Amino acid sequence: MMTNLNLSADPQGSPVRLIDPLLSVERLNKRYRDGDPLAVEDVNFTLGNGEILALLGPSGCGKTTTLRMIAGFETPDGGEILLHGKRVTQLPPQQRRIGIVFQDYALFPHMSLGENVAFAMRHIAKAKRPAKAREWLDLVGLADLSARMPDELSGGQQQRVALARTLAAEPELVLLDEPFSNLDAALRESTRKEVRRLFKAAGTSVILVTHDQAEALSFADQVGVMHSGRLLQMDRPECIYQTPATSFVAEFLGHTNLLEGEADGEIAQTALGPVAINHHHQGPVRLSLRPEHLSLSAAPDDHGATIVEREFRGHDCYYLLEHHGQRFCAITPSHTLWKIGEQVRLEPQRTATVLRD
Ligand SMILES: Nc1ncnc2c1ncn2[C@@H]1O[C@H](COP(=O)(O)OP(=O)(O)OP(=O)(O)O)[C@@H](O)[C@H]1O
Repeated sequence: MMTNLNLSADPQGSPVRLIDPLLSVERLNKRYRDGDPLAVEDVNFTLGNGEILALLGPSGCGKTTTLRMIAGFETPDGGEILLHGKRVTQLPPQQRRIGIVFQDYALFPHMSLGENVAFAMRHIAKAKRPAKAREWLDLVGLADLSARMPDELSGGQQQRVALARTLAAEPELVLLDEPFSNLDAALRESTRKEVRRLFKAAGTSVILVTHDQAEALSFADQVGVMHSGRLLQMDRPECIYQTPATSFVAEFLGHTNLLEGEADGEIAQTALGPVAINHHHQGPVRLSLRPEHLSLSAAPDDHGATIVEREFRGHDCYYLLEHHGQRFCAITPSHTLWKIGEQVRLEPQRTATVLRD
């Protein structure tokens, strides 16, 4: 079989990906009402078999609308959705073989866990469903509770049943809309790990919608950052974090220093002195430099940066510094600690990323 060459969605032009896409989203547009701004504008991306994508962005940026169009609950005003290269844009949800897990789990309250899961298995003979349901519940570690009712479970357990029910339908693609947000912090992390393991074991493709950057970076193979209806950048977690395309992406993914500079080739002059940059460039540039890429050392004289705030965080320490009237943040290992008011030398240890805007 021939493998298609698919360009990823990164408008910056990220590398060519050799993946036969399960899902292609092409120039998707949605406006809910005349006069409203576009809720989703010109969104393009592809998703490979078994790949996990996180759509990340602030409230109202169009994540859920994108997901609902892929599921078939909303009709796009423009663009196409393709599954295995076949257009499904106008197909009703039940004809798309897509599973969906919402924030509120939506288990049937009058059915036991086993019945909830068996309900999803319309593709299997009725007599075989209870045993198969037990297998799916076993996979999420809840087979022993198969006879229980949903209201006899914790939030995390209900979430796992909802996932077992979704997996039981054997969808090719699962859409998760903030599925962990009702769980407390500790349970959220463990459930997330477990769920990722389950999807990877089943080879299921997944799109997760979240506004939590740590969740997106740890759960997904690809992260797409959305803002005002547009997909600004999509790339592997480590790439999107290390080389954000815009200042919005840089700031949404964590603390960063935005620096103005004057580039001459691979070096830019900035308020921190000369800084190596990741693109050959001439003229004015805006740069992103992560706080963990700055080092602090003893200043030989009084010309260093001044520490104005310090937040001890156990394994590391977050500092806010002032240098020539500008503020910078730095995160350094906590084996060496600096005091508020101390003068230090502030030096970039890694190349800064040139931003598009
Ligand atoms: N049914 C609707 N009718 C009218 N406008 C809507 C509707 N649903 C969403 N919108 C608008 O579309 C835009 C995108 O909303 P959407 O729910 O997709 O964002 P989101 O990124 O998922 O936000 P959140 O994280 O808060 O769920 C918002 O401006 C929202 O107000």
